[in-house]
Amino acid sequence: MGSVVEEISNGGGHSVVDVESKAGFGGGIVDVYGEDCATEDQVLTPWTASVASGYTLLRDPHYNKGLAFTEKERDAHYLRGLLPPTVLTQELQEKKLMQNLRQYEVPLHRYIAMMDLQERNEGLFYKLLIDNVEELLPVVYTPTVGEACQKYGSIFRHPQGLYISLKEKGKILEVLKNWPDRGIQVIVVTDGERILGLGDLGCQGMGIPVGKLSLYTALGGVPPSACLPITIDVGTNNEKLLNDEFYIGIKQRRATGQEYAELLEEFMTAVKQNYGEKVLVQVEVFPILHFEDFANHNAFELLAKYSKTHLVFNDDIQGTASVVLAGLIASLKLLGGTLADHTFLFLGAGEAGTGIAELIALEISKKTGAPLEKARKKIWLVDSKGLIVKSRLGSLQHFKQPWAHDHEPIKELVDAVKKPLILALSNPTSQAECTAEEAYTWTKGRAIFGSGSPFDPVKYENKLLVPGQANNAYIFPGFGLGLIMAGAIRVHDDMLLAASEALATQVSEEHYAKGMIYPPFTNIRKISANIAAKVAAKVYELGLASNLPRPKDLVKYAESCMYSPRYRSYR
Ligand SMILES: O=C([O-])CC(=O)C(=O)O
Ligand SMILES: [Mg+2]
Repeated sequence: MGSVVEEISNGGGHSVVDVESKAGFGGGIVDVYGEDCATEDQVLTPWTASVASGYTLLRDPHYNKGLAFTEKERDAHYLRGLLPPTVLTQELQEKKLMQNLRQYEVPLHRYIAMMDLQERNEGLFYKLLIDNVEELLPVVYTPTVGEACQKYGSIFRHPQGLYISLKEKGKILEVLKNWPDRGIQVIVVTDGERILGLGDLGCQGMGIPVGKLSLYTALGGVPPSACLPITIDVGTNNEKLLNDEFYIGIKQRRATGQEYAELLEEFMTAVKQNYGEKVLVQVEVFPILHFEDFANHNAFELLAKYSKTHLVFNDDIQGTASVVLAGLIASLKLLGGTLADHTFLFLGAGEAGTGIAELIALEISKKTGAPLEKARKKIWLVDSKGLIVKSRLGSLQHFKQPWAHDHEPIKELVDAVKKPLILALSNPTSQAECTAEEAYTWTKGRAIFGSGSPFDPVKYENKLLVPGQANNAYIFPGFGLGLIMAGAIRVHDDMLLAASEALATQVSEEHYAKGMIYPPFTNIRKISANIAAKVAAKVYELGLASNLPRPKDLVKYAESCMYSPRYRSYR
């Protein structure tokens, strides 16, 4: 990539992308419908665009405002009589919906109500989510989204996202062209094999890309029309689903090996063909391909393979690593010392465990100048067969091998546990390694605790201890915004380090006093703007940016790019 990168970073003079007016937001893709590049053998979808009015306007979630259409708009857009006479403000609509939501006692009912709102009135859905983020995150995201995926078939109402199954083999490019929005900036894709800590949910994993993308918009400000959720359905090995009459996916056991690899390859190629945009002779930009909840045996391989040719990001490996590293950097204020002074022990050596370990080692190596190999020695991993040590090397999967150290005295590990920073990261709440209360009780209130799904504050001996939510949601929305702002052409680990450091600096003295190592989600849009700015700065520094010239104030620029859910006036 070297020479290409050089050309972009040093070529400010002959840049073809005007960052202030375009920056990847709101257009800029010239051949919107792919007509220019369509050839005899390449099919094209005959799209038409027309002005929505009347009944159609009310049924279009992107433009619908429900009772908030003004008198003037009702006249101009043939809405008279289609709505009851009252006109409500968006604020009043929000108040009403929050009251309704709070009446549902079953979390899944809240989830369904939120999904219905998203399908009915997108602006209002995002207004609710942004203004009530702490309350609604557990509804549209972990833990409730886990249950929603388990029951996705029976609660299915409106199709969301794009389904690419083995039936579409050979036709994936055509399927991509069926999606109505053209200016896609982020694709979240899953194959449903490892949904949170719940295992193989096959095609019903769709709830995850849908949920993650709603956070890209609400937390990171990426416009909803730039987001595309995709589920790749290669079957499922979940017997319960295979025998479920309401299962929405193809009823066969998972395709593996060459059949799987070929479908993925076709998909990755089609994404480039459909969304690739040449910005310089040798440089092509395309959407972020965010991989989510693939099983270990595919996740590492896909990331390694496609990170050379696509803008790929694996949230379970890289996003988790970045959010945990941020928590560790912040916790040094409470624990003392530098990262290199500590020994780390992780229970679990899958995508999260090894991803985190690698990023910590990288940060230690950068900060101390020690070789990566040496930095890795500070980190120990435990998998289902026990501590990962040299003597097990022959039977270890390749992604665990860098962590097979000579077995050192057990005492050191115990030391590591004595200063208890406890991160119970598995999702949803039912899969957490321990609860906040257990962590505080076992350690007599000394633990600094963080978890993947949220826990309520705990009162321990008259002190209110606030558990942190060590969830990727702190990182991926801002990280994605940063990549988009800069028009990044590849993801680099240094961008993850930049995101971790940016998040850690958002923890204030007031938070530390409560034992918090993550800032509250209430300020997440400001936090995301800061993360985006630091990530974008790194993209420019590494010469991996295609949006040139670089805006001067990246935080301001990030804020100015962010989607706002307020209603627009229609003429
Ligand atoms: O979705 C979440 O809350 C975090 C995550 O990526 C996972 O647990 O797989
Ligand atoms: Mg995940």
